[in-house]
Amino acid sequence: MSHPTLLEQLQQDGDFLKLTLSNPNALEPFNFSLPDDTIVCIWDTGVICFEPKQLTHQDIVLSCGVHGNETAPIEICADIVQQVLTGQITLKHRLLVLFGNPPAINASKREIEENLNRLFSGQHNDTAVTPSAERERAKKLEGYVGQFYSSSRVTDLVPRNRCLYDLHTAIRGSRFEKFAVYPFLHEKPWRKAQFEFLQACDVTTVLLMQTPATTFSYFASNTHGADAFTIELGKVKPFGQNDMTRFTKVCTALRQLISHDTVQTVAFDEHQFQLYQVYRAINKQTEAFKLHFADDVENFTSYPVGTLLASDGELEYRVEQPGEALIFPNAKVAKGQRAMLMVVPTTVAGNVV
Ligand SMILES: O=C(O)CCC(=O)N[C@@H](CCC(=O)O)C(=O)O
Ligand SMILES: [Zn+2]
Repeated sequence: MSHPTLLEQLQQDGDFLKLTLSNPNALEPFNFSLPDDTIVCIWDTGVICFEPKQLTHQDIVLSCGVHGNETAPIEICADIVQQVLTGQITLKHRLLVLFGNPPAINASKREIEENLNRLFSGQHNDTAVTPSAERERAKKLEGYVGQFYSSSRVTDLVPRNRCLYDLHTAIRGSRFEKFAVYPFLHEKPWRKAQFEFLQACDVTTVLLMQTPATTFSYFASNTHGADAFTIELGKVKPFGQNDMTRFTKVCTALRQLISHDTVQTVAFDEHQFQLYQVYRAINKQTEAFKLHFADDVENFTSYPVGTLLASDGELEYRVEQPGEALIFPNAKVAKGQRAMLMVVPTTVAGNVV
């Protein structure tokens, strides 16, 4: 017991978020057991791993706070961790919960030095770039996910199901309040069971990516073969201002996921979903990059062909396709980074198992 007071406090109140935010830069690892013999391992600040006593076949990662001001997912994960620690939820599966960027959560900012969600799949190693707290954290988070997926007990059941749900909220409102980004699968089929789980989470709008990315969800999918998603649950709000009733379905589905053999779902029917693919990514090239629509224009808004959407010095970006819709517009990103995606409706076209 290297941290009796921290340990005692955590055992008493189950408030792992409080422990994380009062030690935002690091936390010495420590372990303890719950009354049902689940082993709880704190690996670092914002990193808590649960190993149930019984044999398991699922390795579940829930992450939040990769962007520090996206508070609803942080509250959802903090509640789940607290309920596990206080015995209100009994786990069926192995679980790793990650609070991505604690200093940014404390600062109520998306990022401190740079966007953590652009630094995965080794992007943090770029030696041409000045080191940052986010680069260090991305490297550690990659390590923790790898350690989690590779450390199931030899006696545990195989094959294992690996998943990672990286929970976010978006800067803007959205025509479809909740939506998911399904990382590029390199031509492998999409998974019906995952669409069914998303629907149980109240998420029926899915953006099917067609290229690799440096996001956390693509890293888990591509490096570890996990069913991984970025899930946008609504619009960014400060702590205390989230209408938690908007998250009832996702909270129920996540609780079922970790504590039951199966989640209550309905059979996949593509017609129940709004599926999109990327038509083009618009990257910010100069500091002159400017959006030509208002801040309250929602994600998935479409304009007539020819409408001026953005300019970047001399360059103009206009709507090229009927039905082209904008998503994640942000003029404040660093130069070279994605400032907006233009998406078009698509189908899974039978490539689903
Ligand atoms: O609302 C916005 O502009 C950004 C919301 C957000 O953080 N989205 C993620 C999506 C990640 C992905 O493409 O999988 C991000 O931009 O990192
Ligand atoms: Zn985010």
